[in-house]
Amino acid sequence: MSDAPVDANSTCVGPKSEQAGKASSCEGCPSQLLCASGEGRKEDPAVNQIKDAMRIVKHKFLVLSGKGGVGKSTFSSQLALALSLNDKIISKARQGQAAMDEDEDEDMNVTQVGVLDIDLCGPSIPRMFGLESQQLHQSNLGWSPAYYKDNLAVVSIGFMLPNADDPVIWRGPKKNGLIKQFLRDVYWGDSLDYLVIDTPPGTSDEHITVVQYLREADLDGAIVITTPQDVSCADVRRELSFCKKVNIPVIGVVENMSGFVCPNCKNETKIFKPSKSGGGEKLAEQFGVPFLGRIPLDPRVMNACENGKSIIEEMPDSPASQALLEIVQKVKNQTNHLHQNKTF
Ligand SMILES: Nc1ncnc2c1ncn2[C@@H]1O[C@H](COP(=O)(O)OP(=O)(O)OP(=O)(O)O)[C@@H](O)[C@H]1O
Repeated sequence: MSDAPVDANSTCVGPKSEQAGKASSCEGCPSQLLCASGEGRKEDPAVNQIKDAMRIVKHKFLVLSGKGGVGKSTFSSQLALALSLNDKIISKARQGQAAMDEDEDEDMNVTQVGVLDIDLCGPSIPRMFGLESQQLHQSNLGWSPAYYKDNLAVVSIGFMLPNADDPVIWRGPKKNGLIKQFLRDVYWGDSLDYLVIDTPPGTSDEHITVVQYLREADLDGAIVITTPQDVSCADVRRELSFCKKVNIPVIGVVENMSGFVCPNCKNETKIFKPSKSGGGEKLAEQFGVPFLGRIPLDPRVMNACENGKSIIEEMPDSPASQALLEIVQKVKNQTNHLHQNKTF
């Protein structure tokens, strides 16, 4: 796939179209061969089953990154934790204050959040929530997720492995089969406000499968994570091109590990060589998509994640938490906006 930004009009004609796989906009699309073969026109019953299963989910979005190790799973878990906090905790955190116990207990504006980890070969989500020992259970309603707390449910292949370190060495069809089951057969409860889907780095089988199934099921779009270095930004260009090719809206770009904030003196040091391309913000501008913000590198972020904690609750006054609060608000605004202006 070319690195150059694609024409905004160069969008997917849809797998059911007679032009599928043949239109000029199909050139370079990862699904081109599949669409051209006519497979996409064959009715896959799972598409409608997933559409039905996803009716209870108000907002669903993918978290993408071009490279591994840029903080995609960290962001997915911290975003989900932040979305699950009540308004009182959020408003205190905005003032840099931690909430009191009674704030946490208060049963107000409970937002139901789900996290689906489709990074099948490198599932780190169970660890990010401190849920490594959990398992998925079957019930007559479907697969029951593991619960971080009442309003935050998590599903990952990590809960199905006998040992956390067991490798998953699967070819495409097997991965696709499990993703289909996750999307169709998990019982998330009566309703979910947000489903955050953590993906592997790059654009591979997992991405194509999830997009094919969720495109019909009101997928809000994708959040793309990068670090400031040129090498990460180049890969993110491919992610943004992928979104355009498969016709999914980009909710925005997040730049992670943008400078190091010293926990003692609070001074910020740009530890990565400034990007020639201008980093995430320039990239977002180039593609005409929103830039959601920058999260600095902070060792306390890593500690909080390794202990399955929300940075907003643990260290509300930190620049990383304040940046995340801003980003969460923009994600809420963007997803509401995209829903109101749905074009597909
Ligand atoms: N802003 C940050 N400050 C400090 N540490 C961070 C920050 N963001 C991520 N990290 C740390 O960087 C490491 C990699 O993060 P993470 O596992 O989220 O990356 P990833 O992009 O999901 O990687 P992969 O796709 O390979 O699974 C983790 O140890 C995480 O705690």
